Amino acid sequence: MSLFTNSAKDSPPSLGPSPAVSPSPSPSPRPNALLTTKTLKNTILKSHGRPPWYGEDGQPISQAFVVGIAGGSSSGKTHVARQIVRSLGSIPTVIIMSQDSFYKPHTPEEIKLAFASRFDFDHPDSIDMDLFASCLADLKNLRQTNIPVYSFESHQRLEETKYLYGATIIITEGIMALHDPKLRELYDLKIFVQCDSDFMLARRITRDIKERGRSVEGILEQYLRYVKPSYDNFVGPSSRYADIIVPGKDNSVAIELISTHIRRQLEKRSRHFRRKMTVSLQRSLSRGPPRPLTNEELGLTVLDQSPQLKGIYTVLRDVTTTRQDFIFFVDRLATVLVEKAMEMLPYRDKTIETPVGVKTIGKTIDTESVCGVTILRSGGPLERGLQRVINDVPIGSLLVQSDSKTGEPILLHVMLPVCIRDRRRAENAWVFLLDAQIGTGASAFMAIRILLDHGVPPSHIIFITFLIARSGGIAHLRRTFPEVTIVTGAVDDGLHEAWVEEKEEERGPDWEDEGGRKVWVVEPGMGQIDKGIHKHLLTSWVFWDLVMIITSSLVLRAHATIETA
Ligand SMILES: Nc1ncnc2c1ncn2[C@@H]1O[C@H](COP(=O)(O)OP(=O)(O)O)[C@@H](O)[C@H]1O
Ligand SMILES: O=c1ccn([C@@H]2O[C@H](COP(=O)(O)O)[C@@H](O)[C@H]2O)c(=O)[nH]1
Repeated sequence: MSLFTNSAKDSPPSLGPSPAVSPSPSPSPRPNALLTTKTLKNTILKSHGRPPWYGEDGQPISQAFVVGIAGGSSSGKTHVARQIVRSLGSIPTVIIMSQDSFYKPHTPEEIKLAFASRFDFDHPDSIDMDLFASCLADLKNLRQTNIPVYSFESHQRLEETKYLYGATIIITEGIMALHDPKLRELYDLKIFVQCDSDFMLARRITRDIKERGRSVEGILEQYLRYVKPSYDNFVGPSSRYADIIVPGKDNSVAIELISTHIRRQLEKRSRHFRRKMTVSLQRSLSRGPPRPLTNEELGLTVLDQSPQLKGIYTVLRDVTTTRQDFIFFVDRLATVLVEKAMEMLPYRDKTIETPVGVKTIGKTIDTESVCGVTILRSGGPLERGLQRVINDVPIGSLLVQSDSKTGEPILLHVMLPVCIRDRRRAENAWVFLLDAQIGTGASAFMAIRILLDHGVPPSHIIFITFLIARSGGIAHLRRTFPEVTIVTGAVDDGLHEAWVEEKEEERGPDWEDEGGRKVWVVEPGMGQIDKGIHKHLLTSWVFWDLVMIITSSLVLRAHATIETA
């Protein structure tokens, strides 16, 4: 449904042969129109890209910031959550998660009682607190999670789940959000929305008639029998755990204070990251290693340097190569690299019978699932190579871009194949991670970390790339993730920072007035370089990546606008 959320029932990303049909970040179709209102309420996501939340050792340096909002039914919890997001302005990704999603599954008898307003949804036992706490703990600890989807119209938990990943801030709201100690332990900030009971009842009547298909009689019966007693016994008393009490109306001052507090906390964390990682990476790159490390020392799997392979690279490095030849040879090389990477998969014996009736023992891939993840913008040709070698392979994508001011890699888009969106499946999957080259290693670092967050074992990650800069971030990458296999066709010695001179009409959004755009250039490098721009890359597969970026930024912009449910 958004950059970082998807129903686990989504169809796998498109497997078509051309990048024109690459996995799209567009919203997945909603399986049930009745869900729309609640889905929008439960999970609102706002994103301006996510900075890394791990240090140079590859380990997380901070957790997501978690806010818990409790209060009576219709006190304005959701409203407060949304206003906080609005007031935060330009901040990294936020997930709003509603406790409503965690109502326990109901038996047919319980559903009958619910339709007769005779079921107690307001007792703490009606909510699956353990599941709620474990999903919240996953998100807080920067792992993905799959939350249940609940339908108020049918009073039932649905079969599907919603995939969530990547939030820097999680705001969770619900009548019992402060009741359970397991939940309270996870919050960095606890809020209680205090509202006059007449207001709450009036709002509830309006909402339940409009959005939940109820009658006034039913609403009042449920209110007097369950909602009011529960407020008096459980919800109201939980206000003593709150750090801040927010009024249920005219609360803009309180919301401004809360968002200022959250912004300060986030600033502290981001300074922490810059000090720990970006600076040291840049410093070590500018100094370079004491002596160039060999391919063996770097633990790389490099294609056999046959005259044929060298011939392919010669064409790709030659400034006079035509666009058509470049695309042809890059496609050819992608296939060779993927074939090499296929040797890293586990295989087991398989007995078959030949057409002449003879039994023989062969080999077959021995794993539950294999998929690819392309690092946009330039993993495209490798994606085609993978599709040529494994029929129907699911392929996802990540968009990582360097922040032009801080140098930090920023995660802008995540669309992972279904087989790694669920932790249990991810633990048994093998993933081909695809990117054209490893220079500073910042994108590779972030992409590997994302796969680890999802539970993919490092030994099941096979990074495939055309080119590696020996003096770049590769040594650091290998030290940090020694179990990840890296397959390449060439290792070049040079890596330096350069300014790209662009014509006025070519200037992108990250253009800096004082002197252009900074890029890292591998030398001798691959692809024709025309005034600092990889001409072929820009004119061939990157076209499709640009389509992805534009689509992603549209989705980003859509999420910068708070959805109204
Ligand atoms: N501060 C507020 N000012 C105006 N309307 C509000 C305010 N807070 C809530 N509402 C309205 O009250 C209704 C219930 O609010 P909601 O946030 O959905 O309650 P809850 O999540 O606590 O059940 C909604 O229609 C919402 O627009
Ligand atoms: O199937 C259900 C589940 C819950 N309820 C009522 O919902 C409110 C909690 O939701 P808010 O958005 O916080 O108001 C709770 O008071 C339950 O009574 C329901 O009616 N049917």
